[in-house]
Amino acid sequence: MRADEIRALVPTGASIAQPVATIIEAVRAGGDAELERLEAEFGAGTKAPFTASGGALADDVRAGLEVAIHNVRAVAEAGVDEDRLVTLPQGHSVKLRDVPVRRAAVYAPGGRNPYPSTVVMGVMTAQAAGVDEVYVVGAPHPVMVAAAELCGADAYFAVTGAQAVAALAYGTESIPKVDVIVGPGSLWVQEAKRQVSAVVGIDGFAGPSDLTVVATEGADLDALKADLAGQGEHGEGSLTVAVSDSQAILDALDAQHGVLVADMDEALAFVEELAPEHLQIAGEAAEALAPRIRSAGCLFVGSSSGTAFGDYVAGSNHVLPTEGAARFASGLNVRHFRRRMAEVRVGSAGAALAAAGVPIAEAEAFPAHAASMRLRQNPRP
Ligand SMILES: N[C@H](CO)Cc1c[nH]c[nH+]1
Repeated sequence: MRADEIRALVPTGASIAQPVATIIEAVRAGGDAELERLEAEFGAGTKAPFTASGGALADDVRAGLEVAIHNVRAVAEAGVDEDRLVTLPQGHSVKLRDVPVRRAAVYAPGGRNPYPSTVVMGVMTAQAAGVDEVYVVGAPHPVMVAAAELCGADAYFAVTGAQAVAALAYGTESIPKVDVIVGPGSLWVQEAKRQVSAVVGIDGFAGPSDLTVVATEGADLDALKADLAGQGEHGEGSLTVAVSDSQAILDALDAQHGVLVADMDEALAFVEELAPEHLQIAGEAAEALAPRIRSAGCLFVGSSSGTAFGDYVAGSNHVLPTEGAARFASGLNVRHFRRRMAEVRVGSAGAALAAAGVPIAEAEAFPAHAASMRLRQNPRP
């Protein structure tokens, strides 16, 4: 099966675009009253199964989350860029400042299974980016609420679905408008994020989970089979693919799709086109292949490196580009919460810059632009 044929099997948000638009408009116009009405009608929150009580975490879960919190923060912090000062030949300077947004929200899915791990991935990355206020939204499952507290999130809003995204994008009486919304969630949540992306930053469209395993001679097939079963656990729409130059290996791995290749060049070409969310490469060819991979959400190298470690505690982020978006998009990282802003100081370089800029403005027939530059030929106080 070709990579594009495999991708065509995954559902998109197109079929629910109209009802999602209706929900967004209702919340934008009606605020909390509409949000409450929609939550009562569609909200998944109160239907979630409760496995913890009173927001308490079992000791081992808390200890695990603390490891995750530390590792996710450490990896995220490594992605923060410094300000850069560029001095230019005309004598002026442009500083490239790297600034965090003020408010961000992490959507943590909790309809089918609660995802405290997603709370960690989102909140710690936003905090590492320097965001002032970080909120979590989603079903108020005690484990997720407790995880949000452990991460030091600023608030937990128990709203769900497209209406939650609309509330965060436009603000309501009780929910502040945010600058960035990230995180996975149902198709409704993702379609809503896509529709509000003109007024708020989003991380991308998170579709069903997928894992591709490239296995060559020497790979631990039992471990890889367990990894494929793990991602298959996400249910409907999740995609598992095995790629190998050995039919015996493909048979042993038993993925949803088995792709027999002649050699590792063909394996690489297939993987680059599929651009999997998770890519595991194992066996004797793994280390040589790793530096040649570009288009994977997260790359796991060697039979020990199971995707489930990345889902929870390795420190890499588990909010990753799906549906082939790894061709152009990155996993959740501090850049989703930070922006670059140039800061310009012309000082005494006005004459030199005007000499270059005025002719361009005149060529564009913008005399007022030209005049504004000419005025600075002599430095101003
Ligand atoms: N595999 C999911 C998407 O990368 C993340 C996750 C959360 N819990 C378990 N797994």
